[in-house]
Amino acid sequence: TATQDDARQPKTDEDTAVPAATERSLIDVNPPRGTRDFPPEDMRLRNWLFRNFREVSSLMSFEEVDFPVLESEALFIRKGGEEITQQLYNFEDKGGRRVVLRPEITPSLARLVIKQGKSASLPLKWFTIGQCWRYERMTRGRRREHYQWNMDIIGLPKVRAEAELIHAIVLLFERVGITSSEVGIRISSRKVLQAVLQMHSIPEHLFAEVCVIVDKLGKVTREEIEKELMIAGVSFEAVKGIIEVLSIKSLSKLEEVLGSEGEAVTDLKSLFLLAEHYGYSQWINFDASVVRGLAYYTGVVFEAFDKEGKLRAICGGGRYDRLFSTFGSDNIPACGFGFGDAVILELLKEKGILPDLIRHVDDIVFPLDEELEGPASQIVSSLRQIGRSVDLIQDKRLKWVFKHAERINADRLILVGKSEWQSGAVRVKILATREEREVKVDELTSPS
Ligand SMILES: OCc1cccc(Br)n1
Repeated sequence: TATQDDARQPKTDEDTAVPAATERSLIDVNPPRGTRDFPPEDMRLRNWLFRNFREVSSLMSFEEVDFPVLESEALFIRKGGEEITQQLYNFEDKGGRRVVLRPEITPSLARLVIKQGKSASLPLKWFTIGQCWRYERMTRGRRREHYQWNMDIIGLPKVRAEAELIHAIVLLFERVGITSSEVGIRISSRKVLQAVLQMHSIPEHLFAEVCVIVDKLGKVTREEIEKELMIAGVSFEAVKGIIEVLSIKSLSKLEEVLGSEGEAVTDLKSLFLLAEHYGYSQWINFDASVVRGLAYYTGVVFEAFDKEGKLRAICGGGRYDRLFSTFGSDNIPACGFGFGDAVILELLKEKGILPDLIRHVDDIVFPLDEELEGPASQIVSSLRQIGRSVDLIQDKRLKWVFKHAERINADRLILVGKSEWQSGAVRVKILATREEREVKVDELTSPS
């Protein structure tokens, strides 16, 4: 209960009414098609997710890096017909340069590693969280932008790098409350497909294109896949061989078909053994149908998915041991993953485990009188100096201020009133205990 009635009644609505409607045409207040605004509640959720991305990256001793969203189009021109390069958000800038809003992070990361040359001592463990774009015909009403957490290990040729990356994904899921009964990580290697193509004498140069086609398994009909493979120049027998091998779901069966000596089998057996040592075996399973849709993957590939199969892949990645040489650099083995900001939140929402992210402020300061605005600002400044967050309220009724204090979970409500101020004091209400008392101003900043 306030000791003083609020002497500063804000003007009535009539006094502050907006001028009579004139011929005003409202701008389109929506963001561009396929893009999102992040009002405070959504931004709190995004910051919570990104904080978890960062904390896992830090747990794994990864260094943060960043790149421009705008990149040269040349960085993303690749053969292989990937969806990602057919949906480039590309344009010509005022200098006549062909540029894009980047559709992914990895090529920028490779560019920076090459640019740094010898000054980048390998192996590098880098992460970033960045917005990525695609220009998709809005027929499907899908988003044109999302944020991706990327983790990459550059310079380690062995699958112990992939094992680390998968650990990062598992740690993230555990932090946000997802269990291995709800989400799994499918793992395979493109060396499986490579072995099958070699068995059928399919030329190497078709490898990337075949992978991109086969990645559509489960998204388009099997007949469509077979047709596209045949058009790409894969023989009928090879198509059958590919489809047959891709249906293998156990490493022992794969070993029967491919033998024990090939890199596909030895890599995967090493990876699954490491997984046991990490203690995350319950999260992963071998699935030969996993190829991922990026042309530059060359080895182990993996993707996380909800076991109810309602959503698109939560994250995905793999080894890309030839990307650097395609940029004209000495070759550097590397692997990484991308983890989008949208599907994971859809999953948490669907599971009913989105975090309850409340607002909070340490203090609210409210001058009860216009002539007390100076003293109020003096108090606000001293509180902020010692690191207390303060919401200074102006032009509001006291009733509104009390409600606001509850709404933003303030610890203290500090009312600056004339009579108290004359004796160098203010009224303080402790929201948690409802206790209200007069406090000397210099006591406000003392550790209570
Ligand atoms: O993961 C594919 C992708 C790339 C850029 C933007 C969006 Br939305 N999605």
